[in-house]
Amino acid sequence: MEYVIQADQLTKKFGSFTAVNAISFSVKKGEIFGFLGANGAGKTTAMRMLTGLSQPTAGQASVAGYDVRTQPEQIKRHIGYMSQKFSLYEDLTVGENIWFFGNIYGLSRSVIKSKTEQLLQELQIGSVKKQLVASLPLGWKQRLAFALASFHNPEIVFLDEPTGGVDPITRREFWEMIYAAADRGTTIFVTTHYMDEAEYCDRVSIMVDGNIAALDTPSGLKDSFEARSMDEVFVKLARG
Ligand SMILES: Nc1ncnc2c1ncn2[C@@H]1O[C@H](COP(=O)(O)OP(=O)(O)OP(=O)(O)O)[C@@H](O)[C@H]1O
Repeated sequence: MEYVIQADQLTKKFGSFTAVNAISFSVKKGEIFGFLGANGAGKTTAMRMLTGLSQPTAGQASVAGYDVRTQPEQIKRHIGYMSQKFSLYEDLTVGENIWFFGNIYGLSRSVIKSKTEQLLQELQIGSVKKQLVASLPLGWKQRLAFALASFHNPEIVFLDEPTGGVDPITRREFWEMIYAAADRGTTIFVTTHYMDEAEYCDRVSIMVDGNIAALDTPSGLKDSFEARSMDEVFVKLARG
């Protein structure tokens, strides 16, 4: 079994407050791993450590084979990251955003050009290439942000609440892109508040107050909590 994320007793304290409390888990290559928890449970803090943006206080983790403590720069080159406030430039056109990201990732002009055409075709947004990103519907922006987080073919893509504020059908369209990426072997690590999305994951971990309180497949979790839906699992866990 090839694990692309391994966390061992990973911990983050802010002063005397423990935001992430010695969490341990592994994620397999090509897996869609859901990282759930109520507001303030510690998801973003854990994700920032895994993406090399923040140093752990204790414990360790490896991501794409690199150590989060000593090799954060290598990690950043091997992952994609889509944050809650995704990183598109609203005042640039779709085409300009694609060029901008291609340059950041250090891709050559010819590679950017061919990948741009491919991306516009896949997303079916060729008609808006010259439009400002600000003018696009939110669902389109989210799909573009995901495509750009994956533009350099990273091994793992981290998504922090990628589908906030859109309806279930638009979320479903976004998830079609996630499935396609996972089919190509990309590992997906995704935080979400939406329980329909939790059902789409291969495995789900649920954080409560800095701890991983449960981790299993959606059906395994429903069985062990005698719940009919992930919503019910979540409520039972959050209530303790
Ligand atoms: N830089 C910081 N300094 C002090 N406390 C922090 C800092 N960053 C986060 N925290 C605290 O750590 C806890 C976990 O925050 P975190 O943002 O990781 O939660 P979350 O699960 O991602 O929540 P959300 O769903 O709201 O994004 C919160 O109580 C938060 O106030």
